Amino acid sequence: MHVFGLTGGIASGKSTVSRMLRELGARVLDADVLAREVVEPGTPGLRRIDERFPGVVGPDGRLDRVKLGAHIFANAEERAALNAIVHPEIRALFLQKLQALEAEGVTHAVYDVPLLIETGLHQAMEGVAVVWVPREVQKARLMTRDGLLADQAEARLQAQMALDDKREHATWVIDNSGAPEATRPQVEAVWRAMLAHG
Ligand SMILES: CC(C)(COP(=O)(O)OP(=O)(O)OC[C@H]1O[C@@H](n2cnc3c(N)ncnc32)[C@H](O)[C@@H]1O)[C@@H](O)C(=O)NCCC(=O)NCCS
Ligand SMILES: Nc1ncnc2c1ncn2[C@@H]1O[C@H](COP(=O)(O)OP(=O)(O)OP(=O)(O)O)[C@@H](O)[C@H]1O
Repeated sequence: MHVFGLTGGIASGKSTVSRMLRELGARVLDADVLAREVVEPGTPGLRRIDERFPGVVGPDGRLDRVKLGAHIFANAEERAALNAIVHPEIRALFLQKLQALEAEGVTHAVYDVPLLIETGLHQAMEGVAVVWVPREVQKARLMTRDGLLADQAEARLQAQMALDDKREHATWVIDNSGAPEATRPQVEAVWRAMLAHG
């Protein structure tokens, strides 16, 4: 199995690029989706979060994502504590999903992970595509998409490695600062390059 990383920053356009890759026939695993699965009601992940962050599990037994987000994006130590709980669970689920793809006969897969480089996981990938936009564009798209104030958007940006630094680790840089029509041919070229492996 050839596994490639797809990363970027918050609101840089990973989901947009991942949709384009899927349209081209790529099988894409999404770490944000896995991150939700490992904190479903009744999971060990949610139980440990409940113990470490009292008050973030609502009366319905579900994680209050807004509350936990407000807490951890504002505090690096608390964020590290959450990461220590959920990241190993996400990693295990990823390997499980990868095995399932392999059993289906899939030969090339893409793993979409916002924190691919921060966690060092990029080193395990055969190649890494970084979805890049200038910081001002990233912040503006984040504020618009999530209805955030400038300060809130800034806190989220500060919680991640800058895209200008991430691109240093890229095998392929996808510049998503223009219109989606300008991004699509870049995505096609990257998928072709991925398929050329093996
Ligand atoms: C804190 C939580 C509950 C907030 O949930 P919310 O629905 O508001 O955001 P969502 O999960 O959709 O994430 C949005 C974006 O925030 C960024 N982000 C999420 N978690 C983190 C983190 N621990 N550190 C830095 N950035 C993060 C990513 O760019 C992500 O794409 C949630 O993000 C979470 O459980 N985070 C820990 C898991 C994690 O590290 N996920 C990142 C992918 S591995
Ligand atoms: N080329 C583009 N031109 C204009 N707007 C775009 C473009 N690409 C993405 N957007 C918009 O920017 C926002 C962020 O894009 P997207 O959700 O794909 O980012 P993301 O990197 O997946 O974000 P996150 O990691 O936070 O989920 C969305 O509102 C999307 O519609």
